[in-house]
Amino acid sequence: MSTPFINFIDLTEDVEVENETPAPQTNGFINVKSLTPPIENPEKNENSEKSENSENIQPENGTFSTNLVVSPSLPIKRKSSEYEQPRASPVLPRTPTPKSVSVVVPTPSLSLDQYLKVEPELTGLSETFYPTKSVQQAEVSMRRYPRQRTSKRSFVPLSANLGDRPRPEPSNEDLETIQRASLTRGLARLEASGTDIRFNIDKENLFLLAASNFGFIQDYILREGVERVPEEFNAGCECPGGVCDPTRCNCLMEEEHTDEKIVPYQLNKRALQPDFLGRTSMIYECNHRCSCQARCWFNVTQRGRNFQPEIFHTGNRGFGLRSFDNIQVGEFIDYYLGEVLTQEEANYREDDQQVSYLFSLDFIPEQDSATQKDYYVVDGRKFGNVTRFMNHSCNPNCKIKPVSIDHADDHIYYLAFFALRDIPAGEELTFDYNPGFNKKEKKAAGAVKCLCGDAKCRGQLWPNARKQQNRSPADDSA
Ligand SMILES: C[S@@+](CC[C@H](N)C(=O)[O-])C[C@H]1O[C@@H](n2cnc3c(N)ncnc32)[C@H](O)[C@@H]1O
Repeated sequence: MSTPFINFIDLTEDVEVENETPAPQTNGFINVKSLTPPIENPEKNENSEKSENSENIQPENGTFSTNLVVSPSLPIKRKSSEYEQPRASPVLPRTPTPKSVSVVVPTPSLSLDQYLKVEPELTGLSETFYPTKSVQQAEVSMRRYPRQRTSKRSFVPLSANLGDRPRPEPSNEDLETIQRASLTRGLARLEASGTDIRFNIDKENLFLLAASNFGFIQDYILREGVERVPEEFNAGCECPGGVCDPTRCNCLMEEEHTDEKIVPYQLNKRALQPDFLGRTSMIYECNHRCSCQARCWFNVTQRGRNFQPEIFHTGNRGFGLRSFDNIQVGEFIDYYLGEVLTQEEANYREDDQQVSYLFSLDFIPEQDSATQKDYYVVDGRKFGNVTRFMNHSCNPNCKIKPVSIDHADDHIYYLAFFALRDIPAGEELTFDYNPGFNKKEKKAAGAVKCLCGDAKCRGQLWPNARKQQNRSPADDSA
């Protein structure tokens, strides 16, 4: 409902109005007029005040000059003389008809009065009865939202009364048709995006199962609670001439005890330095804020992979990844992509996953234990790229390395795979899921059995999933 406007007209100018009792208007504008004659001389005017409320007052020529316009709901603006006590008036000649008039302030009608006293309307969305914001904020702070959203629909009872009618179960043929349609759509999207990925689908039904619930992505998907460092905190180098100088580029880290720059890549080879493969350091690449931009030879992973990948079925370890081309030692394979989650959400998802696709982003350069606990996790189960199909081997041919592009962001960086040795076309690409494995460790109860088949196989993939590694002694004694 709109608030009625109240016009307060300026009183300094005389305005001619019709000779009729001013009435409140009902179109939302309320003009209530107090009429006094034009002041010809002070005496005359005084006379007019004395005749206030006189019923005999008639306009002479049908027009009055308005000196005052007031609102019924606002304090009436009167001349100070109007508040004076009536004085004993001398007898005045009645001709000509005096031009004085009384102040006419019409009382608003009952209906208008109600209209003016409008209470704020209460609706079903009123914060008084449904405090949405506070409830939602509380739920988010209690981390309830993600759980509720991911609840299994099939476990939620139907509220509709279906009577005794049995719910039709989809047949295997129906499911296969749905999966096939989904896979066909997914592959068509991939093809349209110009991908070079090949699928060796000899176990078509299994592949349908895996691929129908998976989407290929080009970059991380950040989920609730995950934030990048704001753009303004990131910086680039200012190497002159468009190509970085490895002795001076600001993007490169320095060795701990010397001023020497750590150069991760071989010049013009798009491959890691052989000695860098054995290091645990983060790789810092140039980025779009650097003066060198795309031509820089430090931008290796950002230019993408250099071979044609194939997803195939391994037989005993689900799907795996291999290459149609030979790969050289140090060559970039691809990033491990997926949804980036908070640890809490990752723990929750891990309970739900039999096969793990979770990867912690816990390579924090500064060894501050407080910061180390505060890391994100990448989940490649539903969204990812070809590396999501890479299996574990106790004698792997690839290695994962952290790559930083936004240097100010210690928490969101890329996990990049590089070839540990020359890999001939067709050989499965693998990496060690648990590189920190201590050979003296006993096989953990519940550990996933390793089927890599290597002569030096350790017998297990990882102790028992990612969460186990984060357990405190207190958890174990509980
Ligand atoms: C990141 S996925 C790899 C792709 C997976 N094979 C698929 O079909 O989607 C990791 C899972 O693959 C299986 N896996 C990988 N390497 C394995 C190995 N050496 N032995 C047994 N299972 C393995 C495990 O089930 C593990 O949880």
